[in-house]
Amino acid sequence: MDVLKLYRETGAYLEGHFLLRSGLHSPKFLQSTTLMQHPIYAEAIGEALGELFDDLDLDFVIGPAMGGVVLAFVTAKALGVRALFAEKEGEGQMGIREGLTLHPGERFLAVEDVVTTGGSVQRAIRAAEAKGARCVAVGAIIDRSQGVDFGVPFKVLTRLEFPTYAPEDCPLCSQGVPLQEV
Ligand SMILES: O=P(O)(O)OC[C@H]1O[C@H](OP(=O)(O)OP(=O)(O)O)[C@H](O)[C@@H]1O
Ligand SMILES: O=C(O)c1cc(=O)[nH]c(=O)[nH]1
Ligand SMILES: [Mg+2]
Repeated sequence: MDVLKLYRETGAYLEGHFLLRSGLHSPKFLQSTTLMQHPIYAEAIGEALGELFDDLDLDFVIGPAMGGVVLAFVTAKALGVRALFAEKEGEGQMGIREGLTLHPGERFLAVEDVVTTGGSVQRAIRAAEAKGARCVAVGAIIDRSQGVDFGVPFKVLTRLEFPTYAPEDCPLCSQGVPLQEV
């Protein structure tokens, strides 16, 4: 599956000067919400991601909101397991809302639309592990990180080398290009 083509064709591949979740800056941004609003593409992505993990004995898939909600759903549907999500809960934390059931000892796959530092998916993993479940693998549509280690297998549909800059070293800031918060 040519994932980048899908981002491009749906208008989800953005170029400019962006503030990322981690505080880093980048000239590239993949707006997964724009792509995932198309159920036919979302479902195809869930099936492709699910295939990478169909040898695991999973109880559920979880993703960090918002980007991970639809992705967890379509991947879980492809794998025939439950779909959960973790929500932002104040600075640097995520939690699992009342009503989403999760039992100690359950095995889960954590999914993320785009991994830059891996911080967001890591927070979702911690939220589920705090309730006694165990992360056995991590999956993503796009890995644009410099390399992250989750301590479990990490499989993705596409790896991309996109530049990221600390704000103080950002050439786009030096050129006066307006920073976009997306
Ligand atoms: O690997 P990281 O450095 O954590 O960055 C990637 C995260 O940033 C985006 O989420 P964001 O919270 O910005 O938006 P969302 O609520 O639409 O998911 C994206 O969906 C990833 O979750
Ligand atoms: O690092 C991020 O925040 C990020 C990068 C990206 O390409 N897309 C996205 O949704 N978030
Ligand atoms: Mg997100």
